[in-house]
Amino acid sequence: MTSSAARTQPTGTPANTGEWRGADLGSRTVAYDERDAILYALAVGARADELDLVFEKRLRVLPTFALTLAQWAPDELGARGAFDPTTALHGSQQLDVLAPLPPRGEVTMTASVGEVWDKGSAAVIEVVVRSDHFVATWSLFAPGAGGFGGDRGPGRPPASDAAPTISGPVRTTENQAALYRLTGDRHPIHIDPAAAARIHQPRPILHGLCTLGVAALDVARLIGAHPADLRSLDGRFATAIFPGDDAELRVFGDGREVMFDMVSGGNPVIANGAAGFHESEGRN
Ligand SMILES: C/C=C/C(=O)SCCNC(=O)CCNC(=O)[C@H](O)C(C)(C)COP(=O)(O)OP(=O)(O)OC[C@H]1O[C@@H](n2cnc3c(N)ncnc32)[C@H](O)[C@@H]1OP(=O)(O)O
Repeated sequence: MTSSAARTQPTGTPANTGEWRGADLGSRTVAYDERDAILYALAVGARADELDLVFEKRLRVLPTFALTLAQWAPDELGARGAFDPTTALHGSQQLDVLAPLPPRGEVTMTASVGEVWDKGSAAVIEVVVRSDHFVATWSLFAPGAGGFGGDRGPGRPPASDAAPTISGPVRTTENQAALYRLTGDRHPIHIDPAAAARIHQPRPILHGLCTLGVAALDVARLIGAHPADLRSLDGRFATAIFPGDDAELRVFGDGREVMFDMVSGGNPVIANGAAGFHESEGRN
């Protein structure tokens, strides 16, 4: 994967986190090929027998791969000093798919800061990335960056107490974060025990986007949709999960628009999940 930037230089460092609202993060063109898309699919749990996810001659690119192409945007905001990248956590993620990603190509994206919510002891900062293929919104939870007198924003939506329509086990692997980081997110909390300790975790944690990618793939498997037919995805990272942990994925609803959550060791890992799929174009 290669990228070229057309950066917008910041016009000065905002005095508080709230003043980052609406900031332009510039644009970037990222080129990728089949190898990048296959590595991503393997890193979120695609099997060797799912040929249209892992074999270049039949490849359909997982739509969540877009999130690796757009990772530069939250990284850029951290590099500009809006939050402390050593303590911030990925709070939630949305993805709206506008067009399928080809097996290889270039995607040009623009990014900006969306809402910035003041949670008192923390700030929640949105980063919105737009392209012809997708719109992706990061929600970053930044401890210590709140208290600037801003709006608190929406509260946490209630968890459903309904019984799932269908559920199934999720098996992460010990090597999953080590593999996933090769798709582009090299944040040390996912590999370095010392960096994990700085965010009060006993060992490196799985990337939120890896967990969400695993969930999207497994929701598709559970409801019989093709994972490459994903058209919308949303989820809140409620508790960290460690590589190798097992979890349960619970799906609520019928058809191609469902709600879901993921639970591990009695803790919510992904809460308030939602996924929508197109009617399947079928396997290649
Ligand atoms: C660079 C890192 C990349 C990664 O991939 S990190 C790995 C993936 N992410 C995680 O593992 C994070 C897991 N989640 C957590 O650890 C916790 O969960 C949080 C630290 C994010 C928050 O927990 P707590 O500090 O106990 O805060 P609270 O009391 O739950 O919430 C305080 C306010 O913040 C809002 N909030 C909490 N989580 C989120 C979120 N995920 N997205 C948006 N807002 C959030 C709530 O609603 C509430 O606000 P209201 O009082 O107004 O209701």
